Amino acid sequence: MIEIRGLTKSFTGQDGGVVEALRDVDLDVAENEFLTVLGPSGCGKTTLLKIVAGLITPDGGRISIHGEPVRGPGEDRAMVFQNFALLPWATVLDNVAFGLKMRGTGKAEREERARELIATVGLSGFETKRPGELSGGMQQRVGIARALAVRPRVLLMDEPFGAVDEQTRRLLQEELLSIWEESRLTVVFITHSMEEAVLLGDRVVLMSARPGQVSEIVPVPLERPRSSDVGGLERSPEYAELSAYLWDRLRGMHAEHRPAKVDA
Ligand SMILES: Nc1ncnc2c1ncn2[C@@H]1O[C@H](COP(=O)(O)OP(=O)(O)OP(=O)(O)O)[C@@H](O)[C@H]1O
Repeated sequence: MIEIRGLTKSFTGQDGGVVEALRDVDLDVAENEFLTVLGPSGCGKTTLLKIVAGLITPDGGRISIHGEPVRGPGEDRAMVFQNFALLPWATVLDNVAFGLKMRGTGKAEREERARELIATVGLSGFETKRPGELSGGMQQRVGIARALAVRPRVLLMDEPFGAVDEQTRRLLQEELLSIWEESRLTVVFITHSMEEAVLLGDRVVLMSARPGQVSEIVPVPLERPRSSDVGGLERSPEYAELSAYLWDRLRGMHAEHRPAKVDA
C-alpha cells in the first residue's frame, strides 16, 4: 500500500553543515498493517514519517500510496504528534472537529462525528474543556480522536505516548489497539520503546543510526487481537525474547556510533 524506494533526505543546519538524515530507504507497508519503527535518536524516523505525511519533500527516491505518488498532505493520511499539537484556545469538540471543518464538512455533521470519536477515546463529558484543562494522556486522546475524525486510511504516529506516564501509556496502547482492531487502519508508529514496538506492531522496522536506513525488519509473532490481554502478552516468552533481541541490536548500533567527539 505504501511503497518507499531509495528515499534520501539531507538538511542544511544553521551553521551551514549538511546533515544526511535518510539514505536509500526502501520500505513497504501493507494495507491494514500496524508497523512500528524503532531506531537510535536522530536516525531520521520523524523525517521519514513527515515525508509519508507529505509535510517534507525528499531529495531523491519515490514514495507512493496505493500507486499514487505523494506530493503533499492528503485526506488519506492523518498524523498524531508527541506534543499533541492541539489548538490551545479551542474546546475539545472543536479540536476534534477541526480537520472536518477544514474539509468543509457542515457543523452538525462534524460535531456528531467529533462526539462519536470523543466517546471512542473515553472523553465524553469533556467536550467543552480546553487542552490546558486536561492531563497529558487526555490531550493525546484528543489528538487521536482528531486524527481519526477525518477517516484516514493511514494513521502516522510520531512517538505519541512518549510524553505521558507509564499507566496512561498502557491505557492508550490498549485503546489504540482496540480502535485499530475494529477499523483496520494502516498505522505507522514511531517509538523509542522496544516493548511498545513489539506490543503494538505486526512488524518492527529497525533503523540504523544516521544516516537512517532500514537495518532490519522483524516480524512480531504475537497473536492478535492483543488489546484485551496486553498484560498476558508481556509475560509471554516471545515478547521477552523479541524485546531483548531489539535491545541487543540497538545497543550494537549505539556502540558502533559512539562518537570520538560529541555529536549533536
Ligand atoms: N528541519 C531540519 N533542519 C536541520 N536539520 C534537521 C531538520 N529536521 C531534522 N534534522 C536533523 O536530521 C536528523 C534526523 O532527525 P529526525 O528528527 O528525523 O530524527 P529522529 O530519529 O526522529 O530523532 P528522535 O528519535 O531523537 O526523535 C537529525 O540529525 C536532525 O537534527
